[in-house]
Amino acid sequence: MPSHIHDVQEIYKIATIPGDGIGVEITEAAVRVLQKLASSSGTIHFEFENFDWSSKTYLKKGYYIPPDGIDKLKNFDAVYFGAVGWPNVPDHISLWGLMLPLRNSLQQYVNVRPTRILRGTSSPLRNCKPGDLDWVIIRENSEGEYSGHGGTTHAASGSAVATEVSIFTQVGIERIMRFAFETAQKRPRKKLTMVTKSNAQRHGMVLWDTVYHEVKKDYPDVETDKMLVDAMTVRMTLHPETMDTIVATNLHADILSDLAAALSGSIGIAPSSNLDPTRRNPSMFEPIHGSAPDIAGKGIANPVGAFWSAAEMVRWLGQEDAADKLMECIEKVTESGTKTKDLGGSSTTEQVTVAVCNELEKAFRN
Ligand SMILES: NC(=O)c1ccc[n+]([C@@H]2O[C@H](COP(=O)([O-])OP(=O)(O)OC[C@H]3O[C@@H](n4cnc5c(N)ncnc54)[C@H](O)[C@@H]3O)[C@@H](O)[C@H]2O)c1
Ligand SMILES: O=C(O)[C@H](O)[C@@H](O)C(=O)O
Ligand SMILES: [K+]
Ligand SMILES: [Mn+2]
Repeated sequence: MPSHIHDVQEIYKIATIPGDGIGVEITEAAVRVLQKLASSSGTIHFEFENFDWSSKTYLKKGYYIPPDGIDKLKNFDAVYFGAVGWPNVPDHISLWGLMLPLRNSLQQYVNVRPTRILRGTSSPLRNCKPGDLDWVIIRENSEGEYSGHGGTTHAASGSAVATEVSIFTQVGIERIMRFAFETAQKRPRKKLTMVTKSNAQRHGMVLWDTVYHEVKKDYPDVETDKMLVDAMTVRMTLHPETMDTIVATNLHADILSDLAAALSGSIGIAPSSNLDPTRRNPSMFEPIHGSAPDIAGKGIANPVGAFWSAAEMVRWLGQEDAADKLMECIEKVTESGTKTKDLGGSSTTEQVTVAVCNELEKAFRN
């Protein structure tokens, strides 16, 4: 038996849902990297099962998720997701047909979105050095502006009326707040910035502020501050080094995390973890970007956000060392200049994938 094959192998069952557009390309790349991570480690084994739920299958069958789909996913240790959305299906149909039901039915009420400037890459901000931007955005992932309550009436009259009701609950706010404080506590700077819009939105956002002030008392070692979301965009751009962990509502954090990714180099690098912290349901890992119809099929999508998401999945599964090794390999590759166009390079998705696989082989040798 080769020396790197160990007796004990941890087996993880992973459901993959590539979805649409570049979601398919980066999921395929991520699976290859995870397979290489497993074979190089000798101690980890992934069993993948692919689910072809996509806009293509929706147009054929009339649904994204089959009736027994969610129950099937519950048998997996984790879900790996690509992206959903294609120009021939309205975006609210695809989002509410696939991604949001997954996050909701699997009780993934936290979305963790770290970002930083990887080695060999740079921020579009003139004065932002690597290390100046190293954030984790904690996105509330179950309620708020994504509650799905509302409706449209009077459309036929030519005076349509539509409501989109944001719902904020004390339970929902408290659990995301505690997760954010605990995240901040585990990071070296122990610093949390809480974002709302409680000047204009005087009910739900004020409840956020109230719960934050209460929960804060339990974490005296965490340094805190509080921002209105509009001013937050200014601070992120002009003073990135003053922040560490950030907590915000579903919609605010969706927007701020795209900005954060762009400020750290590209939307193509940023990962996300949709977590059920109770671990009663599998958590789901995906890059923050969408299906990018403008570049789909060209083989130029940046797979780094997908690889980083894979590393976060491996970490969530308890394989810290393997996750660290994968991150180190990703950064060795960006450092070497093997980068896609969005990061100023000229490499393809395939070239970056092969480069990370080669680094993985080296990382576990010895
Ligand atoms: N979680 C998800 O599945 C998710 C997230 C965001 C958007 N969407 C959906 O995706 C579709 C397209 O949305 P959009 O255009 O607003 O956002 P997008 O993230 O797909 O693309 C925005 C821009 O970033 C670029 N980009 C994104 N990922 C990249 C990568 N890995 N490498 C290089 N460039 C990359 C795209 O080419 C595009 O110019 C819509 O249907 C939307 O609803 C889905
Ligand atoms: O809000 C959305 O549209 C989705 O959550 C998506 O943008 C994401 O960031 O995953
Ligand atoms: K995605
Ligand atoms: Mn988004």
